[in-house]
Amino acid sequence: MSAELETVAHPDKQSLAADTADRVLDVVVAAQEERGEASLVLTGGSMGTAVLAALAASARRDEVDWTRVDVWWSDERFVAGDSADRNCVQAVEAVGGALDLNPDRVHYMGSADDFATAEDAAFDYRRELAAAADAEQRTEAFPRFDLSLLGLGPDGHVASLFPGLPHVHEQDATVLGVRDSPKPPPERVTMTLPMINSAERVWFLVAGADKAGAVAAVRGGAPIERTPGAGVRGTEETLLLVTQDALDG
Ligand SMILES: O=C(O)[C@H](O)[C@@H](O)[C@H](O)[C@H](O)COP(=O)(O)O
Repeated sequence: MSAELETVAHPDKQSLAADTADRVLDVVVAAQEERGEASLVLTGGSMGTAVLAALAASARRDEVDWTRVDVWWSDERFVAGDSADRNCVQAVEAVGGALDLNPDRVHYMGSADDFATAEDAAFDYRRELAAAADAEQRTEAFPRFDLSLLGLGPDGHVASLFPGLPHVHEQDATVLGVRDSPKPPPERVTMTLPMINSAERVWFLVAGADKAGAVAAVRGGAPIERTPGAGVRGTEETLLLVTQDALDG
């Protein structure tokens, strides 16, 4: 099952971040009402971070039992664990301790402190995802994800799946190491499209006129080797949450 792409435009970054934070809260509250748990996949980038900051500042944040939320990442830069380049370090800073997350349920991708190569860190995350899927008695190596937030690069990259690199075609492994990212740092760890697309909802967060080409390519269904973001679909919902200038150019 895969959901058609729907576009929602906002006048500016602030309203995009605030509206997305509200939507995230709606999803998490509904998931917890249904089964007591929720699971989010986070992304890096300025919009992903802005949404986390808006969540942390939201007057509604206590509607959620954050101790019962699993947090994963769709990609990570393979650098030192405390590097400000890490998506998770930026996320922790944006949240600033405002959400009472259970450390056992925050699933960081491995860093260069823990693993010799990005491939080793990818292998470890694959194992962690598979163990979570197993514990949930899922039939595949995909745990349940209520929502995955994703950025979109001006080149059409999504997570660390870059145009012209082979990772976008991976069908078997859920997570891969990347050694030659065109955007620094070169070494990264990334979920693959089958893993990303197993989420019930996938929301792109895209702001700025420099993203208009990538947004048009995603909306127009460009080939994934040129625009990896065009291969992304949630099973129930795929939203392109954008600023108006990212639509207009
Ligand atoms: O790992 C990275 O290099 C970034 O995290 C990158 O993938 C980012 O998510 C997108 O480029 C969107 O970024 P913005 O939201 O800042 O435009």
